[in-house]
Amino acid sequence: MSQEILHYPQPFLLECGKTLPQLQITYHTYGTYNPEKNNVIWVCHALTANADVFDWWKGLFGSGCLFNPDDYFIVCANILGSCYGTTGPLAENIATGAAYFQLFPDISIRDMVAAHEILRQHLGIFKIYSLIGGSLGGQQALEWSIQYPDLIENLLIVATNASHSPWGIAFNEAQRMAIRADETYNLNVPEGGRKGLKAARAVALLSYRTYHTYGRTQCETDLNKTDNFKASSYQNYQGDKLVNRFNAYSYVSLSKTMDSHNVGRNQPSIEQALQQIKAKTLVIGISSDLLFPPQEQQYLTEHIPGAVYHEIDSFYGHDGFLIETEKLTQLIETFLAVPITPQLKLDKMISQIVKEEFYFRGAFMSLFIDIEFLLGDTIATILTGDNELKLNLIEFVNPKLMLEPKLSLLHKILNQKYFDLYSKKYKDGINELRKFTDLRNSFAHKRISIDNGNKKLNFIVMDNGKLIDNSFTFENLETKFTELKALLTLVNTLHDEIVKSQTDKA
Ligand SMILES: CC(=O)SCCNC(=O)CCNC(=O)[C@H](O)C(C)(C)COP(=O)(O)OP(=O)(O)OC[C@H]1O[C@@H](n2cnc3c(N)ncnc32)[C@H](O)[C@@H]1OP(=O)(O)O
Ligand SMILES: N[C@@H](CCO)C(=O)O
Repeated sequence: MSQEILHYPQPFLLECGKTLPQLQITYHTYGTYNPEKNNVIWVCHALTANADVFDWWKGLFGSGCLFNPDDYFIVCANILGSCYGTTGPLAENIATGAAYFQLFPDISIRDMVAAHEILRQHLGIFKIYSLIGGSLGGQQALEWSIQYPDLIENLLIVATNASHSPWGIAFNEAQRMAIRADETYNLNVPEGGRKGLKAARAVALLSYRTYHTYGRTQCETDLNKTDNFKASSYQNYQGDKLVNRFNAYSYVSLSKTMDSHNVGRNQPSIEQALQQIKAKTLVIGISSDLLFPPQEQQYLTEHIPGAVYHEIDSFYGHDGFLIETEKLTQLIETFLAVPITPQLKLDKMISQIVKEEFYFRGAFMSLFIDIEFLLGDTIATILTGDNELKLNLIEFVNPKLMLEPKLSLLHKILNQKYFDLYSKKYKDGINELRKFTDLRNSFAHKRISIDNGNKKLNFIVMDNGKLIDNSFTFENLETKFTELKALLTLVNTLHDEIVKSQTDKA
């Protein structure tokens, strides 16, 4: 690991029109480039973290973890406006010779991305294999992927959104009100606003955790207690903990960048901004997130071409994105193992790519998305022989992406009965499928090998004991179609069973 500081001695123009006369960026790197220089993982951190991702995202980052320094060159930069070594409100304002404090100009997520860009160029990085960020980190990752669509191969975003919600802004404003109510904030000294910051963190905690998290960790056993509750002590403790490592001026500045985050700013629309993303995208929501609720990530998934959505069933609320590292590892590892190019996802109905390996696990919704991957590739393989047509159905799950032509192609491939079953489910069913999220993680996965003599395909297929429990060997095209149809029937049967069990439960 190495911590470095990049001094950028030139004026840095901010989105607000003001300029910082120079910039300092503190960053950490771990590991080294591989010879092809295609192993870069770039981490965008959230509100109060720092560049030492191995410290705050343990379990996902570190030796022996998915993102480890033996395999990857990992970069994480402290964000603009923060207080861990990158230019922020406590930096010297050359005009006054003192720190900026409240005079620090308004910054934005786009300014943070511009600072990341300066560092990227300094490091000579031409391709980011995976760009990852949660919360405010995800907001940066999204903006970066929109502005530089060819730079990023995989975009991994967790508990984030396309534009900050009124609810989120209101939470932030309540926190800033607490800070401004502390008169010492106006003293413009490094310790200014500490009491306000403490209260702000306590408010923020309410949006990072849930009723149930407090219920489990702060529950009282003494029936006769009337004061000095654990929950009160917890709020105070957490407030102090932040005050001891952060400052009120950075906090206000960064919380405002979250408020103004909107990928649609100066774009035709939010949707069109998201459609510019070319990276293969994994969007992860946290089921109990009150601050960035899963519907915000579902919205992202609907508008980022080919994006795949998974929801982590977590008890921890928004901060689950920092805590659920085992589940994140599983989802990300699985996702990265599926070699789909952005080109394919975006607009290629006829794919030139035949993939070798697919992994399936996770939510019921993902089952269907993943089955699409399976079928897409299976069909592509089937048609690789005499017929040069290669069809991939990955985009099939996204009705916006040329569904009709795909349906018509599929129609030619499958007989009427299966076509009807299939098309109905995907024409009408995407949102419906999303209701079954509570079935996530109820499926194990299983490896399946398909060998048609010319090509061997290995799959790991969802397996709840019903779906698929044997290996196929395809002798010829006809057998393949038979098996494919059988698979569709199984998928449909499973779907119906789950719908029924949901209806029974309701
Ligand atoms: C320089 C640096 O410090 S690096 C920056 C570190 N932080 C970040 O990067 C931001 C991202 N990380 C986080 O936000 C957090 O660390 C999280 C979300 C991952 C975990 O949050 P935590 O606060 O560790 O967990 P949790 O909410 O369970 O609180 C546990 C803490 O509260 C204390 N606590 C729990 N109940 C009470 C109570 N009733 N009264 C007082 N203290 C309590 C625990 O003793 C524990 O203290 P510790 O942090 O000193 O070990
Ligand atoms: N706990 C995180 C939450 C912000 O999303 C932080 O302090 O950075």
